[in-house]
Amino acid sequence: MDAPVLELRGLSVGYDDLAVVRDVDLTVNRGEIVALLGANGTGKSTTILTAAGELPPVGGEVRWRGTATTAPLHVRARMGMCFVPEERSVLMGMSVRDNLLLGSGGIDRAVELFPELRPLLGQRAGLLSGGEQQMLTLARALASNPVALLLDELSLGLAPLVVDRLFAALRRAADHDGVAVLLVEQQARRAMAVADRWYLLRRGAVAAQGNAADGIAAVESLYLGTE
Ligand SMILES: Nc1ncnc2c1ncn2[C@@H]1O[C@H](COP(=O)(O)OP(=O)(O)OP(=O)(O)O)[C@@H](O)[C@H]1O
Repeated sequence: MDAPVLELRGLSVGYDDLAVVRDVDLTVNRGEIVALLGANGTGKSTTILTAAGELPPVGGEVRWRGTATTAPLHVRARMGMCFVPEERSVLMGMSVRDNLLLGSGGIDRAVELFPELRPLLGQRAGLLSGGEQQMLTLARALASNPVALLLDELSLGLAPLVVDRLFAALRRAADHDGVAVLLVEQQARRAMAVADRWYLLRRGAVAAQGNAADGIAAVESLYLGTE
């Protein structure tokens, strides 16, 4: 069997001397959507930022297609790892068209993935709704044909229908193009509806993991600490 596209092995990360992520093991395979769940402040963003090359681990390693890597974010991007951070990443002063041209995939593929963007191509990105901005972000990311897509809270503040639309595009990318997706999400129910497997972080460590068939109840009791 092929090595996982992305693997975190015994990963620990800290700010100053404080370890906030401890000994995390996680894999994402080709064509798989993996959700990283957990309440506020449990270390989800710290974990995905380290996976993306934005933060250095204090212990353990990040492995990319079978080999340990310490490459910075922009080098990982060239290797096919596409990271979408929690803060909006469209350039607000530029048109939708120019935002798409900044990606390596061009406009046609992006509009094929999200036809909703076609009438908005001339519009300034800053004038789009939050959902349209995230659509633009995801269209630009997917059009670049990533090997892996790492997404930090893509759904934050968006209406349920928009989240469904974005997640359906992720599912399609995983199923049709074999993209490996790591999805950091606070909304466990929605994330689990699209993911193949999930990990739940609590106080920086993996408290539980499972697959789509496990059902939301198991995760909810873990969130609440009633397991
Ligand atoms: N730059 C930083 N410097 C110091 N501490 C930080 C920094 N960023 C995050 N932390 C701390 O690390 C811990 C984990 O934060 P992180 O943002 O990774 O959690 P999270 O699960 O993504 O939370 P949220 O869902 O609220 O975004 C928190 O206690 C947070 O206060």
